[in-house]
Amino acid sequence: MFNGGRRSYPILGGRLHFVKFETGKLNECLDFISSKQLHRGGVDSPSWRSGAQPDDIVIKATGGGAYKYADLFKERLGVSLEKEDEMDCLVSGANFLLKAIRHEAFTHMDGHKEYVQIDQNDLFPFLLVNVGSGVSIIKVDGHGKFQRVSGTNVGGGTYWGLGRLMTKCKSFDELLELSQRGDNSTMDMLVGDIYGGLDYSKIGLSASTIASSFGKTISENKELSDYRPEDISLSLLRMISYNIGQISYLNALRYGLKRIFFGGFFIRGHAYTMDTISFAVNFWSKGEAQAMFLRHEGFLGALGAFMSYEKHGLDDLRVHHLVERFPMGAPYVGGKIHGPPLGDLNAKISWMEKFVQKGTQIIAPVPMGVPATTGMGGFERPTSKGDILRSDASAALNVGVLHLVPTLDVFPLLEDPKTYEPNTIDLDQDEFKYWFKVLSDHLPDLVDKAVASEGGTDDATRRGDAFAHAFSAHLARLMEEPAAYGKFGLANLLELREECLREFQFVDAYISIKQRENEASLAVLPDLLMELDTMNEEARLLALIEGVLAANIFDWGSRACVELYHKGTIIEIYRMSRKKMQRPWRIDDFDMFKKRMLIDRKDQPYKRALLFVDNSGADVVLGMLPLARELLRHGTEVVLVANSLPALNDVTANELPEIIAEASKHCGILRKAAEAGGLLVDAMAGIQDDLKDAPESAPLMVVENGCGSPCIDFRQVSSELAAAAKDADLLILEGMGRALHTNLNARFKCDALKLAMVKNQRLAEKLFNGNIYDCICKFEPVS
Ligand SMILES: Nc1ncnc2c1ncn2[C@@H]1O[C@H](COP(=O)(O)OP(=O)(O)O)[C@@H](O)[C@H]1O
Ligand SMILES: CC(C)(COP(=O)(O)O)[C@@H](O)C(=O)NCCC(=O)O
Ligand SMILES: [Mn+2]
Repeated sequence: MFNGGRRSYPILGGRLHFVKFETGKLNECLDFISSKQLHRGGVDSPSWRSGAQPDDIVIKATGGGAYKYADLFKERLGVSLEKEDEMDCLVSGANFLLKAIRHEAFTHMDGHKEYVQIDQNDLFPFLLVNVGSGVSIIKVDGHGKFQRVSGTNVGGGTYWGLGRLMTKCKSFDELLELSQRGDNSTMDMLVGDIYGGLDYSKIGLSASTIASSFGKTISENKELSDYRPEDISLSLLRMISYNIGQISYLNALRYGLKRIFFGGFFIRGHAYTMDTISFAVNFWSKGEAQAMFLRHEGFLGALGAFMSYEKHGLDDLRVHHLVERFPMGAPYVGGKIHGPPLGDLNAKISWMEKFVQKGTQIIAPVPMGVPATTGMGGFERPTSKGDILRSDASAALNVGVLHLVPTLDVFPLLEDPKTYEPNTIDLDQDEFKYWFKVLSDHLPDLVDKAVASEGGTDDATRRGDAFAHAFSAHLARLMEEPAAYGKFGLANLLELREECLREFQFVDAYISIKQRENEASLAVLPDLLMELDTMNEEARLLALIEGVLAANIFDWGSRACVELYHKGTIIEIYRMSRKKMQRPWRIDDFDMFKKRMLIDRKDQPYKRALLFVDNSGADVVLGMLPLARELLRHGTEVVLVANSLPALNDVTANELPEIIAEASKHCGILRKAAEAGGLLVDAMAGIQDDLKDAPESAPLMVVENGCGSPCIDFRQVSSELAAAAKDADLLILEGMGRALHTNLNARFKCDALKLAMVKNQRLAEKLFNGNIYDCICKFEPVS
């Protein structure tokens, strides 16, 4: 996946797609598998192309269907189903999810979803409650260690069965939807009904507590048809959910367990169902136990069956190896096709066009859930309810495609990876609204650039429009439910935009802008270096830091900055930006940094510095390269860390060697260092070496970071970067994305310098009580 960098890794990972079909639509499922040749590794696999397919395809499966439909699979696809024990699969699927996915588990109370960070070392034991037709209650003690401790025959089947008989509903969703408009006090006997409207406070029961489900119907001389189906459905739902909640809690109590995870098709991501179960667990445990739900809850068994293959080594998979993406289209949910087949770009674009023509809003790639809340403060009637419960086919399937990337690692210099949170600001509803507008406003310009970068052809225009609709659909989806894709910060949002561009095959939207700015900056670099060399060490260090901050103004992601670019040439803007530099900066730790560099470490310079570079052009050429040169002068090894994949106008790791080679033509220090770092092998061939007798230089190296985003999440970086970090004792993070939006509060095991110009008024106010174009020079030495 990250082979856009200088070096390419053998890609041993893969992707997990999550697709769901109802049993009743099994034929569609078989068609789907067959059309994509999924049982043979997909239509793109070498064996399919060469026609050399094995006869005996074996696929792991679990559940009753693995027995019931084995013959059908053999007949239709030539596939033998290898049956795995259902309970084993359920547990190993849950263990895998809880171990390997960061934002898998969440609580759901009063319509509010909150992701729970699970400590890997403190996962077991827990209670797993699978609510299907009936209910299984399993105590899980470890991998492969579990026991079915209890269960109840009053489960999802009971709700659906009784509900169908009593309300004449034709579908489960209809029944559930009815419950949201119901009032259970017309059916249920409440404590208040018994005590003349009063609480039974002595034993802690409020007047609205259900004393007896359906109990009120005894004393009234009414027929079933006299009751509203809405009320019947709600009373039933509560009766069954509370019962499940209570039995689960009692079992948790029995084994001293605090965490209860609920799964099974009864829940299916419905907000209302989750609220009801959570309320019950909370009520019966008096807040001691917590009901939790899993984002991939419908796939526990399938994942468990997949895990039972021995050859893939998935046991060693960790959170940092998995990246979740939300591509447009793809989902075949509930037997209905929601979007084009996986990975088929043309079908995807046509699908988008169809929606645009119809004037219909595209349903975001991930079908929507219900933003409803029950508002349950007691066993009262819900106060706030979602007015729509989407059809079965678009039930909340809040999952994307899981990319398994074994080459990713946790950045070893993070002070505490467990408490590290990359995003500086929380994207709450208000904040999201702001960024929604910023990103929406920026979209037309981005599409223009993207289309132009692909030659402005009709095909590119078509892809550009599809990209715009896809990204808008994502934004709309997140606006409706900010937690839809897991815990989502600004960094994720900015990365989603880049991913979306890649999905529509825009390789590098800013390519020509980057090239133009690189050339213009390289042309003035010799003069800048000469000017710097006339200064004393102290003045030079200040000029270098000023230079980095000033050049960070070249940011094509900032609306304010882009407007500036119409007002002058690159060099004019750079000069203007430098001239405006006025200390003290909004955060100004320069003196501390200077002391560390020139006094404390005079005789013992930093051994290795990692410079996380940001934008192309002046930013890297006139800002970061001269700073790197200064460190090299002090004898420090310098590693320039750049993106693996393009994002806005950020420089990428595979663009850097050429830029360095060009800069080296005018600078002996850079040239020697780049040679020592193995960067100039090809680029400098044929150039006469006038530096043969110069002393050995510390090396200048380039490393890709494993990302394709304007921000960086240090929990998932390339293993190459993780290896380079082992000997580093100085980190320099540059730019708004890497040093402000993310990592402003990150703590590292070595000295860290964070440099950025704040190019957004709201962010300046929010973070620093400051103004747009303020500069940040934050130095955090380790003592
Ligand atoms: N669209 C649906 N149609 C039928 N039942 C549904 C639907 N959505 C959710 N359910 C609930 O899911 C239950 C079945 O869950 P499932 O996990 O498939 O159980 P099992 O494998 O034990 O039959 C049903 O009894 C019902 O409560
Ligand atoms: C995407 C960015 C973080 C890139 O900034 P950089 O890291 O290059 O300094 C930044 O351009 C940004 O936050 N832009 C959106 C805000 C705006 O238009 O004001
Ligand atoms: Mn940038």
